Amino acid sequence: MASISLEKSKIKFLLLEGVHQSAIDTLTAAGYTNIEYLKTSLPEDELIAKLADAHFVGIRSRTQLTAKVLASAPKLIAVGCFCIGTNQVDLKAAEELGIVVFNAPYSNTRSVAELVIAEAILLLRGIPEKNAVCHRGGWMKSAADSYEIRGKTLGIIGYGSIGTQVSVLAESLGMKVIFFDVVTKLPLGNASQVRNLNELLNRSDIVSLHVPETAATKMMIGPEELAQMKDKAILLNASRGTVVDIEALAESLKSGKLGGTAIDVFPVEPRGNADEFQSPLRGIDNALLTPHIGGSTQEAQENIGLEVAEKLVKYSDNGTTITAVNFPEVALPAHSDVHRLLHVHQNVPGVMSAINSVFSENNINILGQYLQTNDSVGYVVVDIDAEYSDVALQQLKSIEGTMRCRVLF
Ligand SMILES: NC(=O)c1ccc[n+]([C@@H]2O[C@H](COP(=O)([O-])OP(=O)(O)OC[C@H]3O[C@@H](n4cnc5c(N)ncnc54)[C@H](O)[C@@H]3O)[C@@H](O)[C@H]2O)c1
Ligand SMILES: O=C(O)[C@H](O)COP(=O)(O)O
Repeated sequence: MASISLEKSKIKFLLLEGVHQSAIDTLTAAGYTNIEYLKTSLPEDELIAKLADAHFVGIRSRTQLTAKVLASAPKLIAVGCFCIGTNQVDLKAAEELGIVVFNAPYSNTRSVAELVIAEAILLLRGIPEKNAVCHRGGWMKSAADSYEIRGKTLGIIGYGSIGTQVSVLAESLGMKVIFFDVVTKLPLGNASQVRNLNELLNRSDIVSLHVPETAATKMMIGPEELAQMKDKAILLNASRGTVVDIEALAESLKSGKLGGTAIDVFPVEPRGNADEFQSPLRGIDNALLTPHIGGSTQEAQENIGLEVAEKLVKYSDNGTTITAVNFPEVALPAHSDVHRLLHVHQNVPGVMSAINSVFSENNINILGQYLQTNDSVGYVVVDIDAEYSDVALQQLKSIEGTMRCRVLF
């Protein structure tokens, strides 16, 4: 019988944006040695060239996997986002091409929460400005506009994994916490949910954004929302750069309406550390600017490397798609002594019956079958005896509606 399960050494992983060494260690420990590792993201043309023979790609928030890029990657079966956000991937296009996308939804949340709390303390004391003045040889010893964090109201927009951790840490420091979320959420501690964004903006001394990038969050904080904030309030954004109108924010700081800001994410970010960072916030002393490092701690990056690499290994080794963000989720047992066929198809009438006909017409006994679908994609996994997998694979591949089909043994 022909050998049709791809050898591990031939399965290529392209890892971009300097993902942690733990990812490489996890892949190599699982037998995957064909790894190309780059420290930066790539412009579209170079990315397309590198993806030509890649089966897996690992990225962080910078690499743009557009529909065009994904369509130019004929062998790609899965994307690992070594971060939380998946807005940099065209998830629908990936789904329609049968490409599974994974991320690390929790590993860096504590790191972001700690940074946000630190920024709130520094800004309430005017530290970024005082620090800048000292560096220029000045001396700004004064208690004017300097406050403790205790007793102040923190308004959290987006009460998810990060927002809730910020909430707990803030309360432990004596802050009052209110939050706004499109979903009704169980408040932790003494936090309370407000009915609308304006109420949160009107009542908060510090506003912190923790929403994903979506159509609804784009420019969520613009001139009108900034005007709704208390005079001298502070705005923190460690979510996505598209959420805040950065020009309007610069104006609010220059006019003295806002007391300060800490921004970690920007509408346009440099591709790598060698590129120039440009922003209307440059040169404004009470704007604490960080280069998208909310989740960039050793702890977070090591855990993310392990978590996402494990998900890619599981998908490659046995087909499991649990926690995929764009794909039907199937948890699969080990498949020793059998050949496992993985079939990704358009979820349209007739495909499943065509698949089952392959087995009945060839008199192939099904030893295990697992199926999960969503609106547009069906993912069926079939375990059979080794001797039949060659013929079954060829016939499954020719069924109309087939997107991807492979065998594991
Ligand atoms: N700066 C960094 O390095 C860094 C690190 C990690 C995550 N992030 C960003 O932070 C975001 C939040 O992360 P998370 O893990 O807390 O996500 P999450 O999905 O757990 O929480 C997001 C919350 O926002 C709410 N939400 C969605 N749309 C909303 C809207 N229009 N108005 C109000 N609330 C809305 C959701 O209901 C949810 O409760 C990520 O999507 C990512 O973009 C940035
Ligand atoms: O989505 C995330 O987890 C953060 O934005 C971190 O992205 P990064 O891995 O590019 O630092």
